[in-house]
Parts: sequence; structure tokens; C-alpha cells
Amino acid sequence: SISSLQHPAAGYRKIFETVEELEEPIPATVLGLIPSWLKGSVLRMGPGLFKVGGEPLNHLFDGQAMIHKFDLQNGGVTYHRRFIRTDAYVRAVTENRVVITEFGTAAYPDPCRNIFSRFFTYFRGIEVTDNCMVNIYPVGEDFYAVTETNFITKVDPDSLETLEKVDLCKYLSVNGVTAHPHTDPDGTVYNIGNCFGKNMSLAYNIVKIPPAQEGEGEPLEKSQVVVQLPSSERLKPSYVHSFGMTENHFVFVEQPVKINLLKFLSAWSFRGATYMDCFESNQSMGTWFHLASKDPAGYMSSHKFRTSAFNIFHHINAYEDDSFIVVDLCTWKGFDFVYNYLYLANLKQEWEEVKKAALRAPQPEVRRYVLPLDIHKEEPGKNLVSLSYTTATAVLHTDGTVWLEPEVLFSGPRLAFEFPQINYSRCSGKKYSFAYGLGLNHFIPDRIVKLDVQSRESRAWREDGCYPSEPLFVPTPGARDEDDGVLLSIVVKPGAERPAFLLLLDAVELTELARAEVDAVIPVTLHGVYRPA
Ligand SMILES: CCC[C@@H](CCO)COc1cccc([C@H](O)CCN)c1
Ligand SMILES: [Fe+2]
Repeated sequence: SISSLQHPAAGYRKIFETVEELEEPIPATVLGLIPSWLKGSVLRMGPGLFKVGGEPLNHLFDGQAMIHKFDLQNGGVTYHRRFIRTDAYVRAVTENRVVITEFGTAAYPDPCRNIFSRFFTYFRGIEVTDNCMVNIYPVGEDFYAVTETNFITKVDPDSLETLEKVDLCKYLSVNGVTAHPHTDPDGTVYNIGNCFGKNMSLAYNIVKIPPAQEGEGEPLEKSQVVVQLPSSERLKPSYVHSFGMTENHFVFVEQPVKINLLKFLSAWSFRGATYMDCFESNQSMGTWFHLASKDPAGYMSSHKFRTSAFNIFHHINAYEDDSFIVVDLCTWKGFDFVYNYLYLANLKQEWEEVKKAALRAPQPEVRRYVLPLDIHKEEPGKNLVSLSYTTATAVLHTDGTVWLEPEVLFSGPRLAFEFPQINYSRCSGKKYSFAYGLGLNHFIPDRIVKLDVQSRESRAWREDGCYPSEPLFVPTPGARDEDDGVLLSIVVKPGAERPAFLLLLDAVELTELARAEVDAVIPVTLHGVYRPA
């Protein structure tokens, strides 16, 4: 069965190894039939260089950013990839050492500098990284490759050339924004980010970038902070990876994984400090849910939702039903930071070791939380959720907080449904039925999963020795059904004659339509976007 997938050969190591960029796109060998309407590009970001100056980069999120593109047209497919010319990449390659501190790897002091200049470098803060290896998304007519800091990089989605490094601090008071923005049908882009501003009590800013107007210049010039949300702890804001957005509300889940600002903002980049060193777990707060109205934008301070501790990276979807907000999440139970288990040395161990390490990690679970909007006239102690189709509960306490208990939509021993995707243009912020995800088996990606969030049934695609990526859903033009479309995933099959392919699955049955094989290994990719031709 699916749950007993084993990887004794440890083929997964291959997706964490350095590859070279391509000078020109290469042709793919297509097996099967690509739907004639499927014309466009799959664009994905991930780490491509895992070693600098002979030294390994330590963490999954340290590798230097590489952009990947599969072009589909007239049934033919080509593959291209380039390193993004970030400061982090260019300076590392030029100086043959890690110059910019990455998420889990500290910059090496410049051996050529004398003791005095090294001493003063010691006292300047770390140069924030622009290593945009996490996602790529459109803002107006432009495409940006991003990480979660204040630097985003404009790229050419056809040639894959690096165009411009943009500092969001020029436009917004944020220290960074997530790699998971939401986009309205009109093209308005929303995001959330930490703001280590003046009094540090308003710690999370929701930002809005208006749609591109003809001849109106740079949409980023017109971006603005629309909501400020308070931090549960003044000097320790939570790490935020994504957020929820319904038709009328924003949902922010404040997790007990905190950024220690005294460490993060400290003047000195103390010996070999990295971003990972600045995290700590709050072992008592549990997890808080915050709501804000969208238009007019405003924080809803009287809605204080509390539940037990979990890590949250990816929201699946959120929507309003009656006077409730339904929030579907990929959670990891407990306050221990899941990223502690994502060091490359861990992920590249023998399979038995990988399984042992995952035993101690937070356990994954897809959960549905239901937040009541009307909580004033109710008496404490009663379950306020009256939606017929969910067992999630919400109980008002005498202190004015509302305690939430979830409904579990998917759970398996160290089997995560992660990197969730939906039919976004049709269902984002609305009641929906289907979520597609990457199945992580003790953190190793080895399945593509479809979850029916109504029936709680799931089905999976897998193949021996294959390691897929996050699946992107592309709706069939003019489709009637929500799941009428194609799933696109980059699959690595180490040792095969053509060791990587773009897999095209029918999204209804998860049956294979086609695969476009290339004579190249493709390292792990985190997130991406399908760009119709
Ligand atoms: C102390 C953490 C600071 C926050 C930014 C401040 O808002 C995260 O900063 C980074 C830095 C480097 C790579 C990343 C990756 O995006 C993570 C995984 N997606 C995040
Ligand atoms: Fe993510």
C-alpha cells in the first residue's frame, strides 16, 4: 500500500546535489499525449548550488537559487534552467566562499581582510540574503523570484535572465514578506510580513499591491500596508510562512515558533550566526488565530482564537460559510520547529537514519478549523460551530477567548500532505472540494496526493525510485468540474536513462497523461507557477 513506501537505496540524495545551468533549452522526449490546449510554461524555484568554496551549505533553504522552466507547446516540450544572478550567488562564485549568510549557513570571514577590518565586519549586522530560491510569482506584468526577506528579484520568465534586485523596504515598512502571496481576480496582490518596527508590538503587516494600470508605472510604487496585527510577544514575533484570505477576511495563524529579535537584530553577527539560530519555541502560548476584515481593512481585536501548539507553513484554503470562517491547514503537531529537521545532512542520510530522525519530529496532519464570526451574544461553554459537514468546534471561554478544536482531514504516521495546491482561480477563498499535495514520507517527497476535503478520501500517484515536486493544477479551459484539469510535477528518477521528467496527471483520477523526459537530473524545487502561453 501507499503508506509502506520504502527507500533503502536512498535515491532521494540526488535531488540535493549541485547541477550546472543550461546555456540553451534542451528538448524533452514526450511519452503519452499532452492535451492540445496545454500551452505555456512551468516555472519553478529551488536550490541549484549546494557547495561553495568546497564547503557545503547546511540547510535545505541555503542552496543558491536556480530557476527551472518547462515550455509546452504543440505537444512538444523543452527544459531550461539558469542560476539567478543574486548578490548572494555572484559574490559566492566570484570569491569562492559563502559571502552572504544564508538561512542555515554563516558567511565565512574574508581571509584576505586584516584583523581590524574583520573586527569591524564582526560588528556590522549580517547582510540580508537575496537568495530567491523559494518561489516565483507574477506582480502585474512582471515575474519575481523570492525568498522571505526584503529582497525580491525580477526575472525574465522567457529567457530566465536576472533583471533587477528590488528592496521592498523602499516601498513598505516590512523586514520581509512571505513567498506565498494571495492574488485577487483583478490582479491585486496581498502578502504578510514581519515588521520589527518602532514599538515592536504591531509585528505583522498585511500589504496590498494594486493591479498594474496602463502607463501607471511600477505597481510596487503603489503598495501599502493595509492591516497591522499585534504580536503575542513584543520582542518575539512568530515566523510566518503563509496566510489565509477569504472573500472578506484575512486569516493569520500565529504559531509558537518565534524569531528572537534581540538575536536577529543584534548589531553583531556573532561568530557564525545564521537565521536558524534566531528561532526559538514558545512552549506555553499554543497557537493563536487572528482575523482582519479585507475591505475596509481592519484588525478584528475582539476575535481571540486559541488552540494547541502546531507548526504551520502552508495554508490550503479558507472560506466563509454562513457566519463561520473555515480554515484548512497543513499542520505539524507541537512547538518544536520543523525546520530543525531539514538540514541537508539529515535529509541525505541512509533511509533507516532518515526514518529514525523523523520519529522525533512534529507529526504532520491536515486540519480544518472553524472560526465563528458572531461570538458576542453566545454563552460560554457551548460549541458555537453549527456547520453540518464538520466536527470542528469553537467554545467561548469566560476570558473572552474562543478555544478551537479541529477536524482532521488527513493524517498518517510521518506521512505529510504538504505543498498544497488547489484550483486557485476558481476556488481561492471559496467553498471547495479538492486539494492536491506532495506526499512527504519521513520528509522525503515520494507521492502526489489528491485530497477530497468534503469526503476526506485521498488517492495518490507514485512510482518506484521517483521523487516528485509540488503538483501545480491547471484547469481545463471551459471546465465545468472543479477537478477537471491537469497536475504538473517535476519528477526525479535517479539512475534512469533520462533521470528527470515533467509528469502530467489527469487531476480527476491521478492517471498519467504524459511525461516529458530530459537527460538531466533536476534538484529539488520548492514552489512555482504555471504561466499560460
Ligand atoms: C529569522 C527569520 C527571518 C525571516 C525573514 C524576516 O521576515 C525568514 O528569513 C529567511 C532567510 C533566508 C531564507 C528563508 C527561506 O525563505 C525560509 C524557507 N522558505 C527565510
Ligand atoms: Fe512554502
